[in-house]
Amino acid sequence: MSHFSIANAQLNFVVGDMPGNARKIIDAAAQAAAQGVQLLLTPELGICGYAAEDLFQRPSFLAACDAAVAQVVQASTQWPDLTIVLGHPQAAQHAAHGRCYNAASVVRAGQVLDCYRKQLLPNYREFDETRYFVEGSQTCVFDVAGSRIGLLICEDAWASQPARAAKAAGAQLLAVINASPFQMDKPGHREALLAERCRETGLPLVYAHLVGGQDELVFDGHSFALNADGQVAARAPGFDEHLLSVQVEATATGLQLSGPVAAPGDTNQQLWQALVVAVRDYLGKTGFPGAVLGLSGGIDSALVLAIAVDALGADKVRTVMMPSPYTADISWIDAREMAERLSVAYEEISIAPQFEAFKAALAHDFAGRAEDTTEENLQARIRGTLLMALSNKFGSIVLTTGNKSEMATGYCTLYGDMAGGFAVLRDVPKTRVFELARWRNAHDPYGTGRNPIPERIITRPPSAELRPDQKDQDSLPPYEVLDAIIERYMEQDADIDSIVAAGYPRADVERVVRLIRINEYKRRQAAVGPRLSARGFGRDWRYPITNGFRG
Ligand SMILES: Nc1ncnc2c1ncn2[C@@H]1O[C@H](COP(=O)(O)OP(=O)(O)OC[C@H]2O[C@@H]([n+]3cccc(C(=O)O)c3)[C@H](O)[C@@H]2O)[C@@H](O)[C@H]1O
Ligand SMILES: Nc1ncnc2c1ncn2[C@@H]1O[C@H](COP(=O)(O)OP(=O)(O)OP(=O)(O)O)[C@@H](O)[C@H]1O
Ligand SMILES: NC(=O)CC[C@H](N)C(=O)O
Repeated sequence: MSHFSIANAQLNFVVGDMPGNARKIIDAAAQAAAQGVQLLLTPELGICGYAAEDLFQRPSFLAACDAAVAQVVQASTQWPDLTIVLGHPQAAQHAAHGRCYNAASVVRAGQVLDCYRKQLLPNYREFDETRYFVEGSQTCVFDVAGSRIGLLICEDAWASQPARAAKAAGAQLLAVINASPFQMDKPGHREALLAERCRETGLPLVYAHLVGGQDELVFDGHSFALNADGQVAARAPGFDEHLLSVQVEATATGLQLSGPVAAPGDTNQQLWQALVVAVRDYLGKTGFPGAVLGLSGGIDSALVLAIAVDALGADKVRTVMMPSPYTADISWIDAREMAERLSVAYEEISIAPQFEAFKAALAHDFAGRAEDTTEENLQARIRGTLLMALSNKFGSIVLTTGNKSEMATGYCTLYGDMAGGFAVLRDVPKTRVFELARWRNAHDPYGTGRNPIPERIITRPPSAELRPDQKDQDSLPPYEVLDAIIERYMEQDADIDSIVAAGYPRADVERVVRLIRINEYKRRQAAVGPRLSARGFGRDWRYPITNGFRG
């Protein structure tokens, strides 16, 4: 016997667009009501979007959030049988430093029936919640169609106590609203962790999640429902808006959930989708009409181009090949071939005249000095200047192509190849760049065609082509070694001795750790880009530039 049904609204909000976000929730409510649903769950802080940062400290921002909540409460009079849970900030009178509550209101038929305040505030890694919020202390259990629903907000469900308290207060089902940023393999980890809550409490659980890109954060969706034994009862697809319908039946042993179960996709598919959503939402939400990038015939710009086309469509992406005297013929051939395969605009602008002009201007000062990285960087800066000019004239954003291995070691030129607005591969190590290129050639997740990347771009040795016969591996350890050291030092906080003990040459480890330390200043000046790993060089990496620590 079907008892009642829940709609889990996986929505993509715009931070700070309270009227638009309220409208999205109202539209989802209309759709849920039309399907005869009794309970609609929407994501954490949906009214303002997640990671509103210091906006939370502005009284006028909180007032605008209150007005948007009132908009939803008013609209709810249309569907008197539908209970809506919506997340929003709520002013906390007398709280120090302008902090507020991270709250969720339970709304039905024009009334706010209850208001829950998040009890556990994450303040690690990318989270800053104690900067903005005051902890709540009360359990919230409300009634839907005669069943008792215990409400929790995201981090609350990562520990045992709040769920246990909800059960003790009579909850028969846990409803968790969330904003849990994506990182590699997190969707599976999240389900496993929430399944523990089910087994601990003996209760089924519905997990309503956010989707979309917000600056460096990506939210993957993958909302789900679990039965009391922790088994998946329903799952939404990832990386897109979706209304997941969950049926609730009363049985002798408690409430039993069921619904459609979407496959979550493998690691590379999830990473690809996360990169695509990050690019699409950064441009879409900040209002850029398209993107421009330097196409070198190398693997990094090739991968960024394939991501950009999947995210924006070929007609929104423009490529420029800017050969110098050191550019190999195969670089031209492969760049042209790739642009043709993807049907994107492609042009060639030689940088030889500008390079000669800069060298002539500096000839007097540089007399008697050998050519070195100065001249290499000049080429990168000429390209950066040309791309930024195209951006200024046509409004497209410049996508930078540097990967995580380069961001770690400073193997990139300030105001050169670092010039641009969104650093797509900023958290993708070079070894993963190769893996994703091969994965994308074999798969076509957005219907833009298989094999976008010519094979030779993947197989030739990477080179910055800034001097004759240059290869990346002349100045860096092999990428497998480099990336493993970066991951251990940077993502896992391992020290030099333990990385050496794990089998890496001491000289390489010391060199890479030193490069990571001395290049902090470059990362502070780099464009923002999506976080995909356990730790990216962004909100979750706050190292001093002036730093005497050598450990
Ligand atoms: N602590 C600090 N705080 C603030 N600024 C600091 C600084 N230390 C140096 N600087 C400044 O930074 C300058 C050095 O930085 P920068 O001008 O970027 O140049 P730099 O790091 O010396 O050279 C760029 C390196 O990246 C390689 N590269 C470039 C382009 C593309 C690729 C690729 O394969 O993708 C590789 C290139 O081969 C070279 O090894 C110094 O001259 C100084 O002005
Ligand atoms: N000849 C070129 N024409 C257009 N853009 C270029 C050219 N050379 C370099 N760039 C731009 O500068 C970025 C850094 O290029 P570089 O060749 O120095 O190193 P890379 O990290 O190996 O990148 P890639 O694998 O894309 O070549 C490129 O990804 C590209 O956007
Ligand atoms: N918004 C939150 O409370 C998120 C914290 C949680 N641990 C997560 O990453 O899912």
